[in-house]
Amino acid sequence: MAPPLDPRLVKRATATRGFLVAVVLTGIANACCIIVQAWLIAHAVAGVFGSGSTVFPGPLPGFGAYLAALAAVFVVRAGLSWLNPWLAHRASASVKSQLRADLMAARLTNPLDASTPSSTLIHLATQGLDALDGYFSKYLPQLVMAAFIPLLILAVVAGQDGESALIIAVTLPLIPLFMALIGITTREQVNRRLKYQNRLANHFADLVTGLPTLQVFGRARSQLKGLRITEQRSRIETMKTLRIAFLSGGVLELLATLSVALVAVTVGFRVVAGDLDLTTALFILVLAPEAYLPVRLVGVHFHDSADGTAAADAVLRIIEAAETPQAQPVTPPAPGATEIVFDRVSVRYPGTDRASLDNLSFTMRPGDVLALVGRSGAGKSTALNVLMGFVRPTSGSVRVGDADLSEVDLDAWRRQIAWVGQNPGMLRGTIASNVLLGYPGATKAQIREALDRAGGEELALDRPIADDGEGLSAGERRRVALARALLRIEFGGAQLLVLDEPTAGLDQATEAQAVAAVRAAGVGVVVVSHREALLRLADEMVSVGGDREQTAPVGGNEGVDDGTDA
Ligand SMILES: Nc1ncnc2c1ncn2[C@@H]1O[C@H](COP(=O)(O)OP(=O)(O)OP(=O)(O)O)[C@@H](O)[C@H]1O
Repeated sequence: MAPPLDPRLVKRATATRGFLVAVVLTGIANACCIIVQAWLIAHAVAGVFGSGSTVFPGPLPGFGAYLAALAAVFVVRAGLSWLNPWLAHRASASVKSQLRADLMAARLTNPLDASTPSSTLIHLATQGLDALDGYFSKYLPQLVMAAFIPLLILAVVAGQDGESALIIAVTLPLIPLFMALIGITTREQVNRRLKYQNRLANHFADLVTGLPTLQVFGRARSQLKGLRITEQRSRIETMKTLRIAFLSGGVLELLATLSVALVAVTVGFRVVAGDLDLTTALFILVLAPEAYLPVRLVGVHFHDSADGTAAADAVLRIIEAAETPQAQPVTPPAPGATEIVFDRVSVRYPGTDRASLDNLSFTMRPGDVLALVGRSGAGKSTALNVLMGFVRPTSGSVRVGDADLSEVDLDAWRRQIAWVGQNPGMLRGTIASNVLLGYPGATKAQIREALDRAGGEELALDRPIADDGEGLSAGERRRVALARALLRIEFGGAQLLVLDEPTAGLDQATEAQAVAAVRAAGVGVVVVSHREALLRLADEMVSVGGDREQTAPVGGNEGVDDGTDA
């Protein structure tokens, strides 16, 4: 079972520490208020019945004075009840934003990590972490109060009546014991529920992405059945969790009620027998339930927080997995002035039993245009991902100058690279804002010029782009991505252009423009393409997968003179 307070959360989310100190202080203040409140109630009631007091003996003030003091205690308790959630929500907001930032940073270091699907990541970063609100605003403050209030009350009761203190001391630990037993069952159930919720999110995301395909093949409606099954499974697991929550709440409530009844019955008999005065008995009777309440509420709020802690646990695992300790990252050499050597590089993706890239070796001289060719699935894109440090070779090595790529500061290495991927990523905004990603300081004129060079003269800068590039054709996306890369080379200081099928889907005239722009970029280029126009630029061709027969250009431009110098 996970500890009530995850040490990784305290270590990583600094806001947690200040919050814990504040919660401890308010917890102690609350405990003092409860004791004073019980003392005032006991004296006020006993005063009405004219009983003498052995609790804090002294002259009894009037009933009105007790009421005024009680009102003051209520005001202080109300203030504390307001302060706690206020502090909790501030801490929770800060912890969530820190975890989200760390999660994104973890994904950025390894954007191709297939172990966490993007829809799971989205669920964790949004609703998943939002569930931490319950943890911070309810569970954690209650946990701290449960640690202080019962002990303080026990000490005060022990000072008044040893017998009652003994009953409380024996019965009180039963509640955390039962809670621990319930917690073990709940933790497994909550993780199972999170798993099914993630599965539902992934299923839904897949369906939405593949909807046009499913529609064309007439399979859209039949998918509803699968979705219904996943949704039903998620609902069943949610109901199971709720059932455990209600049942465990009932068990703890019963235990606390029986314990208080035990104290009340013994105290009552002793008052009747004259062994205990009324004020002391009332004082103990008012205090006893308050000793059990905080511990019992921990059990209740545990269920409110369980979803949040399960999500935080999943997020922390992803963050920690991405933190591969790199002793002292070496400053990478400038790719424009150094050789890049692939030495028998092989890659086997986790969970697969065959190499996706097998024994690739080549040496690229600075400033060269190197083309990677080979059949589909031979591992060309994988080789580019290795070059950019997104994928680590399973065997073999990549050397950049005197350094091994695995030892260099990858952020610094990537800052020197401009990239056009096979499916270039686009963000919601405009064409201009997407080109600007290449060099955020570029002016409108510079963006326009880069787009024109990339063959996108007709693309208006202020044309809106929806989520994930919706609204742009595949060819338009590639031209926007190429313009972005050109801007990065010209103004951002990138010295290596990495291209993965940048001209696929372009007509001959537009392709010729894009090819001319690549040639004019004046930096080293590593290109994956099946298109003759681009391959003609190459100083060297490297066959990936060893299948030379398939390396001949297969695009729509075979034999076509695209107007570029070979
Ligand atoms: N994240 C991944 N996990 C598991 N296997 C993968 C992953 N990415 C790629 N592969 C597999 O690795 C092999 C090489 O893929 P890669 O994309 O590098 O090929 P490619 O030569 O670029 O193909 P294409 O010309 O069709 O784009 C393929 O069989 C692919 O299915």
